[in-house]
Amino acid sequence: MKAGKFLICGGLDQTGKTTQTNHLTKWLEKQGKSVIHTFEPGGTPLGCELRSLLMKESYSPKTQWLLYLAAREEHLEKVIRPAIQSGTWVVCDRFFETTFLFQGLQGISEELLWFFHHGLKHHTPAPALELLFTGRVGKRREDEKTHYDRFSDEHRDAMTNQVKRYAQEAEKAVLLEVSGKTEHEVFEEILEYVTPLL
Ligand SMILES: Nc1ncnc2c1ncn2[C@@H]1O[C@H](COP(=O)(O)OP(=O)(O)O)[C@@H](O)[C@H]1O
Ligand SMILES: Cc1cn([C@H]2C[C@H](O)[C@@H](COP(=O)(O)OP(=O)(O)O)O2)c(=O)[nH]c1=O
Repeated sequence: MKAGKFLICGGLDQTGKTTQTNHLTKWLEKQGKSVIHTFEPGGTPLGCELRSLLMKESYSPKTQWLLYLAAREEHLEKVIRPAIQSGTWVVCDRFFETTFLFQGLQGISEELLWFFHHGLKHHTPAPALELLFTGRVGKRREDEKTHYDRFSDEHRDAMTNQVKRYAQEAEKAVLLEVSGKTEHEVFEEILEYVTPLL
């Protein structure tokens, strides 16, 4: 049986990742693919529990990192790897690039981040494509004010630099600047990368 493909959409908050992963999933289904749309942290019962803990409590950067890793391990083991092996395509909203961005900016050394990432790699299917969304779509969300300074302009600049650094290191990564583009325009751009993978 032909293996499925692993497609990741990551990058900054509020760039339309959820919107576009929904479009991409439907489009792949129309092309006759078996496909699952999943997300991190989450995608499994444990992942969802960890997500709700992480969203409501404030843990140290290292604790957060380890919880994201635990969620990922479970996700890989229970969902991603079996799906790919059985010929299903996986569209995943956020993956390791988000750890590199967020936990990297919270002071976890890149050496450590890559080391553990490679440690999980023995059962991580190689991504066929990692789309890294930069810029911003839509208006600021009401709840932005309640998140530390993750939505400040300086923070977004730091994140953008970090995404670019990641793009240089990740083999299948592509930067996708979304500012000023409609949903449709962004999706058309995504299809330019995905269509050759069919
Ligand atoms: N290209 C776009 N232009 C304007 N608004 C958009 C665009 N793409 C998505 N949106 C809207 O912006 C908001 C954030 O999109 P979302 O997909 O949730 O982003 P993310 O998952 O990256 O945080 C949503 O209200 C969505 O409808
Ligand atoms: C997967 C992952 C997520 N996160 C954070 C990034 C986001 O703030 C949060 C997920 O929130 P989510 O609601 O999925 O993102 P968005 O705001 O784009 O809709 O988890 C990490 O810090 N490290 C990780 O490894």
